[in-house]
Amino acid sequence: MDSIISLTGLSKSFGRRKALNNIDLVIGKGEFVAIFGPNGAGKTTLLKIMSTIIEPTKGNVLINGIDSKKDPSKIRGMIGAISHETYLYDELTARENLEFFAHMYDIDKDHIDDRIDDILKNVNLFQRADERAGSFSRGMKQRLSIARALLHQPSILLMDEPYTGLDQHAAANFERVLMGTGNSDVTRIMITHNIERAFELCDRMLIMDRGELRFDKLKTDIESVEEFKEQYLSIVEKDTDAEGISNF
Ligand SMILES: Nc1ncnc2c1ncn2[C@@H]1O[C@H](COP(=O)(O)OP(=O)(O)OP(=O)(O)O)[C@@H](O)[C@H]1O
Repeated sequence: MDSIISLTGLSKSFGRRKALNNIDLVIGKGEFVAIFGPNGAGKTTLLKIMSTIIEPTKGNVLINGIDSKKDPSKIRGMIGAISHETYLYDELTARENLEFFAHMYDIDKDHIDDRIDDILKNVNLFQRADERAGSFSRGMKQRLSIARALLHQPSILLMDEPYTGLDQHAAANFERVLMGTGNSDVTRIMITHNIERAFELCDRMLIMDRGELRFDKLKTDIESVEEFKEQYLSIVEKDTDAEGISNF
């Protein structure tokens, strides 16, 4: 399998706090990877470095062969990011929000309207397209931000707790959209505390703790979700300061 993301000797410090410590990680094209770990483990920091929002203190990031230090804007064009921050403009309608991002991503003008209609239908917001995003519920905003992230058909999807704010129906719909992206070799990386759902969807499971990658296995090499949960607890329980254990 060709690699699409390659991280070498990656460390990140915020002042004296070490958020990431010497991470090496290679992700293959088309893989669907889940990242778990307690609060403060460094998961979001890792994703932000991959998406070039922040720079590492040490180490190298290659995305599709491009060095993130040399051409971060080219990398941004390949990435769709979903997080608990929706990055939407409240005063614009759903459609206007997507039009704004479509121009930013340089989507072919002749196809913008069709693409926006399709993606709004996909996230069940087509009927609400002309209402202001500011008037949407949290879950609707999250659905619009999923549409924004997928609009330019990115080859890499980085998702930081994408289920935030979604009700059961919207979560199921999100998963349908997410699995639909798999046809086109999209590489997907998802931070979540939802072990059951991730175990169902993903190909590879990572556990981070205190800035280090502590577990990395293909799902086919893990016997069951119960075995994975035991592994998770045996890694994070040793860490008496683990804040995320209550999320488990
Ligand atoms: N901008 C920042 N300034 C200072 N410290 C930061 C900053 N961003 C992250 N950190 C610190 O880096 C460490 C890792 O944070 P990070 O957000 O990556 O953890 P996480 O695993 O995503 O946690 P969570 O599950 O709570 O989202 C934490 O100790 C955090 O306080």
